[in-house]
Amino acid sequence: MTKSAVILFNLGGPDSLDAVKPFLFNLFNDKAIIGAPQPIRWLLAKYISGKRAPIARDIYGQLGGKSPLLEQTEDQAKALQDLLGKDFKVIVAMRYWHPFAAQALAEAKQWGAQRVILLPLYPQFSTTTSGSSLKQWHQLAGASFEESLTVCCYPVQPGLIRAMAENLRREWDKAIAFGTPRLLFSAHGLPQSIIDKGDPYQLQVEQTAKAVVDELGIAQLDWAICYQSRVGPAKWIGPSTEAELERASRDNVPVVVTPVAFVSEHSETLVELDIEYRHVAEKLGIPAYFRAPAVSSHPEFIKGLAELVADPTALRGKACGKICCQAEGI
Ligand SMILES: C=CC1=C(C)c2cc3[nH]c(cc4nc(cc5[nH]c(cc1n2)c(C)c5CCC(=O)O)C(CCC(=O)O)=C4C)c(C)c3C=C
Ligand SMILES: [Fe+2]
Ligand SMILES: [Fe+2]
Repeated sequence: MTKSAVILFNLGGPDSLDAVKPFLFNLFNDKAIIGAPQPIRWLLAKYISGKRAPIARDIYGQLGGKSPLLEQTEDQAKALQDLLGKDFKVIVAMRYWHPFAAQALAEAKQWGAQRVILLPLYPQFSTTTSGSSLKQWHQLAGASFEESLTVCCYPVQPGLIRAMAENLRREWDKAIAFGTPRLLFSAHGLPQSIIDKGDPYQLQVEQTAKAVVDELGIAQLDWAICYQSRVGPAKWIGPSTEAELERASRDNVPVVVTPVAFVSEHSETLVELDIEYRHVAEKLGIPAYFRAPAVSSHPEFIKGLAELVADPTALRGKACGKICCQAEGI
């Protein structure tokens, strides 16, 4: 049997408060995030990471001084490994903090992988996330393996959709006691300029939300998509999650917020959604605020990932109009 390494890509997060600034530097020094040529990008990254570090340290301080993202991703890796069995080895590769892709590559080689399956833990493709991780992997790995297959995106993968719908349904059932709830699909935002260059992320976020709504099958469901986590002064895609909370306040409806582009719990869910936006909702007098958990290691989601590993190209071009499938190196 062919030995296959499954590389799970994610963003990475600081493992201590001292790691916050270098983690942010790595993020802002990525050409996929700031397109300027070197050495301008390096200087910008130094400046922006220095300015952002105190804010980010405060965020990670509220999480006990580190990001839970790696632990969560390792749990997902273990659950997937258990489903796949001994002919597969699931390895985590983070983009901006340890374990980096170089370490994952060394592990895959040491295990004797003949084939690699590249599986970003981002259901929707963006050049800033999956695109950046895949590009770096190809630069590092070259032709190290006999075969390399990429799952570029899976915005409507049935296991993902079922897991999201199930998590949402539980919160919806609680919220209904406060009126007719509005579902808010809150996705990480992106600068408008990146979408204007053809990034399929926003389109795929819309596909995920629509598929979850269909799966829920609630008559006359009130739902909307919004975007959180804006960084910097440039124009980002909208509406913002704050703007949607203001609209819910005006309409006097309870809200159920769900992450739609994050598949694990971390600063953007545990601090931004659970603390900051909850506080905004309370101040605005919204009747009730519920938050559906991320899919994390939900068995349906992990089963969905295993299906993608079994047939990595099954969804190619179906959801993304081939934009991400044709991205460099895929
Ligand atoms: C300024 C540029 C950023 C872009 C573009 C961006 C896109 C993007 N990010 C995620 C997922 C995650 N981002 C996370 C943290 C995070 N993201 C940015 C900036 C951009 N992200 C920063 C500066 C940070 C650090 C935290 C902060 O300072 O607010 C995380 C969480 C990491 C953790 O907590 O461990 C995730 C996950 C997506 C999906 C995305 C575009 C599609
Ligand atoms: Fe794709
Ligand atoms: Fe981000």
